[in-house]
Amino acid sequence: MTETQPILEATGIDHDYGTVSVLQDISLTVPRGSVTAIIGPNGAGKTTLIRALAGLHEPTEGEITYHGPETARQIGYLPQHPAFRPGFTCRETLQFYASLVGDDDAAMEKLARVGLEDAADRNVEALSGGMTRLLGVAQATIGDPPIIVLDEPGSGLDPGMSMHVFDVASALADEGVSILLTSHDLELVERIADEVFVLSDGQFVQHGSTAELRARFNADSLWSVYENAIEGDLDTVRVQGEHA
Ligand SMILES: Nc1ncnc2c1ncn2[C@@H]1O[C@H](COP(=O)(O)OP(=O)(O)OP(=O)(O)O)[C@@H](O)[C@H]1O
Repeated sequence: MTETQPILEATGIDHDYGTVSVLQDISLTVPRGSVTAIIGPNGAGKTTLIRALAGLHEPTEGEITYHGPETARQIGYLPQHPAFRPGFTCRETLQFYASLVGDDDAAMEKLARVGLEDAADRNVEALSGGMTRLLGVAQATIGDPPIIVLDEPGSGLDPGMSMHVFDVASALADEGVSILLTSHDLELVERIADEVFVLSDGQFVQHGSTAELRARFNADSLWSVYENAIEGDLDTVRVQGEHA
């Protein structure tokens, strides 16, 4: 392991669901202490890809290599639809996750970081959708993993909390954590991402820093880059494989 080596490296990733190929020949590296974002239309394959990168399913082909330190928890993960076991409070839920990695005192600090300290004693089934996502973000940071993977961290959050969660991700990157996220909020991605990958129909069609991408397309925003990079109709979900 060297400091210049990326913390995570994926090479030649394919993923098939049955006979349907949804990722084709994806390669990417996740640098240390920075924010890497994957953007792309609905159904492009973002969740499939980051679940593979987070080690939650095996890709059909390709290799994923972790070059980070041997810690109790290597990768924290916020799923697209976080859900928690009913009957426990937010504090108890995080205490449970913290106990798994021997970080027993972390719960309240992690709750406070996402702005949920006032809900510490509320049962998880009594949380709003946005609060559940915030608890999911807090859960992903338990154990201080060197990589945190966030699938649509701002989805369902009000504009202020959405910006707050992105700023938390950015602050974690400043502290040396590698953040990998997907999002449809291109303004917030532009605000914090160091590297952006544009995924379309299971393939990367563009990649670079936001400044490089804007310069490449002579564009004044990431939205304008996105419009140019995604070929075809932006009003229709492109369904990979057979239409069902
Ligand atoms: N378990 C599954 N079985 C079969 N097909 C699946 C499964 N999960 C996802 N797909 C298909 O794989 C493709 C990519 O889905 P995925 O959820 O990775 O896209 P996404 O880019 O994350 O979309 P969104 O932005 O809407 O969340 C879609 O065509 C989807 O229908």
